[in-house]
Amino acid sequence: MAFKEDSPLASIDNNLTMIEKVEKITCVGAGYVGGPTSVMIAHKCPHIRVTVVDMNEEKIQQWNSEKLPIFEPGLEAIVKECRGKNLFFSADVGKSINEADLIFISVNTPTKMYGRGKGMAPDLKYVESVSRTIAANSDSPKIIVEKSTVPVKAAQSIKTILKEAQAHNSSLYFQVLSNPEFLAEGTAMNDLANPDRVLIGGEDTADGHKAVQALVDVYSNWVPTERIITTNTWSSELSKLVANAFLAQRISSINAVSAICEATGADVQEVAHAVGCDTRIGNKFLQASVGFGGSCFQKDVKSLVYLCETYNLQTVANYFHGIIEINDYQRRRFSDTIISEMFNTVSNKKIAIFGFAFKKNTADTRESSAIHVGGHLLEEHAELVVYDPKVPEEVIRHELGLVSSPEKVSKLVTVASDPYEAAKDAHSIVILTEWDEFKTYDYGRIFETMKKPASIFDGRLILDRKTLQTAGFRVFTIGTAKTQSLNLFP
Ligand SMILES: NC(=O)C1=CN([C@@H]2O[C@H](COP(=O)(O)OP(=O)(O)OC[C@H]3O[C@@H](n4cnc5c(N)ncnc54)[C@H](O)[C@@H]3O)[C@@H](O)[C@H]2O)C=CC1
Ligand SMILES: O=C(O)[C@H]1O[C@H](OP(=O)(O)OP(=O)(O)OC[C@H]2O[C@@H](n3ccc(=O)[nH]c3=O)[C@H](O)[C@@H]2O)[C@H](O)[C@@H](O)[C@@H]1O
Repeated sequence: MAFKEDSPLASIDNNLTMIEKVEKITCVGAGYVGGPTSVMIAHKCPHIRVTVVDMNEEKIQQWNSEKLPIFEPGLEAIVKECRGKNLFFSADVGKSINEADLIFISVNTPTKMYGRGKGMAPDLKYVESVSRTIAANSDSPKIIVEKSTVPVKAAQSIKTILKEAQAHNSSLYFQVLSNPEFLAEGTAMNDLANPDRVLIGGEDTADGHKAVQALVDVYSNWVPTERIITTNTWSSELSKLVANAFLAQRISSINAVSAICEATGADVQEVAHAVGCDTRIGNKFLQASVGFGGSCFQKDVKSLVYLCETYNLQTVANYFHGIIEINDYQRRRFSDTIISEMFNTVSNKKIAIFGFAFKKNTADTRESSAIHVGGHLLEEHAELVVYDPKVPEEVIRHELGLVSSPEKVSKLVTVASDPYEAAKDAHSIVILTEWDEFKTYDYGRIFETMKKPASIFDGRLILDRKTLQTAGFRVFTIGTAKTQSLNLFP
């Protein structure tokens, strides 16, 4: 185990023995991370009793029902296998906290929308609230694991709150670890079963090492030890923000290149392939798109920018902020292309939106580019007919209502349950999520039912341009020259 000399957290003197073997785990937060992570631990560690708790009782009821609150390929089968044996979902947060040897804090850390750091800093009120709930409900020593994505030094705040409880109750003893999660939605179960790495940060003291080892032992049930990295707490916290910034940066880089391709006649997929073949660069995360979405890339890059600003590293902050600027630019650029290629007006024109989730194989719409592009088109009074195989109608209406207005949404937005129905009488189709089923449709049949000239705007580069052109479509894709431009007001 490689620890740096400096201990990042002041050790708490206590004669109690540190937990060395974990038998009961409680995960606070039954969301996209807490749910699947706990399910995987229960599946791989039948000797550990795992309880997932949440203050949202309805969510807990769903976890205990036939219809789980999140869609994730492979999740349902494992839940059915483990639930009621060594996997439990409960709304009794306090009781489950007290029973546990190890507690994951896996609550949301959204961008703060008020006060200091508004629009940039992560809101840590949920993490703090869990820390206080742990302090108020514990009677025995515990390892507390920060699973939520947090800024560097968040563990210090958790520790300070717990230390206060410890000072008033001699049966308490806490060690705080950082164990960020790297799973991606849509592939969560596979990512959890075969992670590139598991990262655990802890304090450089004898008890800190013991706590780290106890968590290493949990993961070692299925993760090869060479893939379990241990660091100091601050390196672990920072690595999570940096990993997301690097991933988002690659997407913004290729999206910036897509703008050059459209201007010059180069093809972004050919460029991505040629560049990605260099093993130093690698070919993953070079798929040009209408911009990245999801609950984390934007929030975590902003969190990193805010952290840099807090430490007066303004040039570094500006560098990372460019990732967000390019993402916003890409979404707006795509909407502008739709409007200009539809003869500079989309007012009262029916546009079929294929895909509303932020990526395929998930029903999650948080920060989905579809919300932003949809919002831009509603500003121009377009009539949207949205089809997504997984996202419920009320979610689509709610999200679009936030970027335009509920009145506009009820007047201009229809949600279709069938893609052929969605495209009927539309002037254009806009692809915003890369669902595999979009590649399988009979576009010849779809074309026949649309208003002419009929256009397709492929924001995900998933459709075959030649097939569509043969069917009669005008085709516009990200990162290829606009050969059919009819822009009247350039
Ligand atoms: N969604 C993702 O794919 C990934 C998310 N993360 C990070 O994991 C953390 C959690 O993210 P998600 O699971 O997506 O969030 P989520 O919003 O899906 O779930 C968080 C849950 O925490 C519950 N909660 C909040 N405060 C609570 C409290 N005081 N007591 C009990 N329950 C409470 C909420 O009711 C909610 O169900 C975030 O920090 C996120 O950045 C990290 C890797 C991947
Ligand atoms: O911290 C998190 O929340 C997670 O964020 C991302 O996972 P996720 O957002 O679920 O999904 P990604 O596959 O990373 O996709 C994010 C967005 O980027 C887009 N994307 C991805 C890859 C690409 O080449 N191009 C591209 O536009 C996707 O369509 C999607 O909108 C990271 O991949 C995870 O490692 C991380 O744990």
